[in-house]
This record gives sequence, C-alpha cells and structure tokens, in this order.
Amino acid sequence: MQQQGFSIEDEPVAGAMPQADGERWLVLNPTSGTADHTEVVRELATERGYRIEETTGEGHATELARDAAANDVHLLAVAGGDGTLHEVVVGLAEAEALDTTTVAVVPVGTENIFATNIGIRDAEHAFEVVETGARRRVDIGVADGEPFVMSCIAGLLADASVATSSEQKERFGSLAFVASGLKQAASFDGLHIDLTAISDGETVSWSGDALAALVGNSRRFVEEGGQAELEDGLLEVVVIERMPAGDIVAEAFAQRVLGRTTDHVFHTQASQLSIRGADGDPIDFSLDGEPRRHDELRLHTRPFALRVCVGPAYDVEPTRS
Ligand SMILES: Nc1ncnc2c1ncn2[C@@H]1O[C@H](COP(=O)(O)OP(=O)(O)OP(=O)(O)O)[C@@H](O)[C@H]1O
Repeated sequence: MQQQGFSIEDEPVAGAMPQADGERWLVLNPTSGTADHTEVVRELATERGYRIEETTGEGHATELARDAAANDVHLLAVAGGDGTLHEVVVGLAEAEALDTTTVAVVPVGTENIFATNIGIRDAEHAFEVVETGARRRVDIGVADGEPFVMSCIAGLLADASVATSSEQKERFGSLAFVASGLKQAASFDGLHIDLTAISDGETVSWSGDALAALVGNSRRFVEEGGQAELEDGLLEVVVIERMPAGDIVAEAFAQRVLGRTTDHVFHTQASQLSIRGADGDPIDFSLDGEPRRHDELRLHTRPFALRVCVGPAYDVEPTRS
C-alpha cells in the first residue's frame, strides 16, 4: 500500500553519504542474551567512532534514547535484544525524534526477532550494514499510546513462547507455540475476548474463547510465520480459538505442511483494532516481550514511522514473493 506523504524511494542508501549521520551513539545493554558481547561490541563501535552509553537497568535505554534525541543524534545504534530496542523506540517516540533518527539494531539479545526480520545477522553485520546497507522507513504499532516494533500477544502464547525454540517459532508461526505447549493448552482456561478490527475499510469482529490473540507488526503468525510486511501500514491479527488438544496438532500440521490458515484460526490485517475482556477482567499482554495489563487495549499502526538500517535479506514484500 502506498502511503501519502512518504516516498520510500527517497530514502538515502547508507554508504552514499554516511558522514551525513553526524554524531553516532550506541546504547549498549551489557546484560542482554548471554551477556558476553560487551567487549566485542565496544570494539566494533569504538573503531567506527560511536559514543557508547551502557544501560544500568530497566527503562534506562528509554532515557538514553531521549538524551540522544536532545543531543541531535541522527544515527542511534542499539545493542541488546528486542526488549532494549523496545525501550529505545519508546524514548525516541517520547522525544518526537523517530522521524529524524535512524536506528541500527545490533542483535545481542536472546531472541532478536526484530533484527532477524530486518535481515541483520549478528553484531558485526549490524555495524557493516550501517555503512553499506539500505535504510528504510518501517511501520510501528502503537498499543494504548506505547509504541511496539514486533508484536503484542495475549493468552497462552505469551507464556508458551518462552518454552519454544526461536527457530521453530520463526518457521512454523503461531500454532507451533501451542503445539509445543499442548499440556498447557489443555489446561488453559481461555481468554474471553471481544476483538474489533478495521480491515480494508470494513469493521470485522471476533468474540469468544481464545487460546491466544496475536498482533504482529514485524512478525507473521500464520502459515509459516517469519517476517511480516513492514511497510504496508497494517498489523497482522490472529486469534486462535480455544479447541481440544488433538485439533491443535491437526491445525498446526495443516498450517505448516499445507501452508494455509484453518477453521479455528481467525486471521485479518488491520490498521486499527481493540481487544477487551468480554467478562470485564483485565488481560495480560506481552508487548515486544514486556508484560502489560489492560482492561481494553486499542492498537493502531504508525506507517513508516521508524527509520532502520536493513540487511540484504530484508524483504519489502515477504508475503508476495
Ligand atoms: N545493566 C542492566 N542490568 C540489568 N538489567 C538491565 C540492564 N540494562 C538493561 N536491563 C534490562 O534488560 C532488559 C532487556 O533485555 P533484552 O531484551 O535486551 O535482552 P534479552 O531478553 O536477552 O533479548 P530478547 O528480548 O531479544 O529475547 C530490559 O528489561 C532492561 O530492564
């Protein structure tokens, strides 16, 4: 979808004018992942003239991103996992600096799902891509005012995701989580939700008992999973209906092997939506992996809001190729 007011083609390609970045900062979380990356990342960043700021605890990356914005930094690298990236994007949004800052994601976390989805392989590759790779404006999601880059998940999968290997998640999409957590699925009470989404100008809704509700910005939760389209102004919305354990296996198989969505899976794409507990109870969400609780959550996209350095494997139209 072509959005008004932006032209993707106008985005500069790094390497053509890297000096135009001015001062470069690196926000470095020393505790992400296996916590053994600090020395290597410091070396890579120092060689390239970055000012390095280490985080000291929760929320600090948000503060540092705000500081970077206040110092007119236009190239901000983030060494951490998805949680650190989330904090940085929140800080840039608060400082209203998303539009003027290019973010370079340096994946040293546990999952690094966003980095994988924009084609960044590892720390060294990330620094290389700043110099030689393309830069794109990609969509972000907003959940009750809080930006997110990856996903917003409620229900079984918010917990089960911890127990599933990231390779499996990337390849098999949402039902892989459920299939791998069958015991939990069998005992899971279900989420009683009302979901309303605006999809292609139409209002669509889903009400009932769900195993999970998944909203992906950079993540795709149906069929084979993997990278969602990040430049379409839309969120991927998937609700997995509560169903007997045997059916979950059959559905996961159909999705994986046949590459299709199935009866118990509601799937749509939406520019905005709301999810609320049907019985008035608050719902626990995982927003980019961070726990949040809401009575009613309103989500929408900010198309092309985040400027990122992307690797060659980044696919502008992953579901059409
Ligand atoms: N110096 C620090 N000491 C302890 N915790 C920190 C420090 N700096 C940041 N944090 C915490 O680290 C968390 C973010 O971790 P991050 O997401 O980067 O790594 P991860 O969980 O290993 O990776 P992923 O999210 O990709 O699975 C934040 O919740 C933040 O509070």
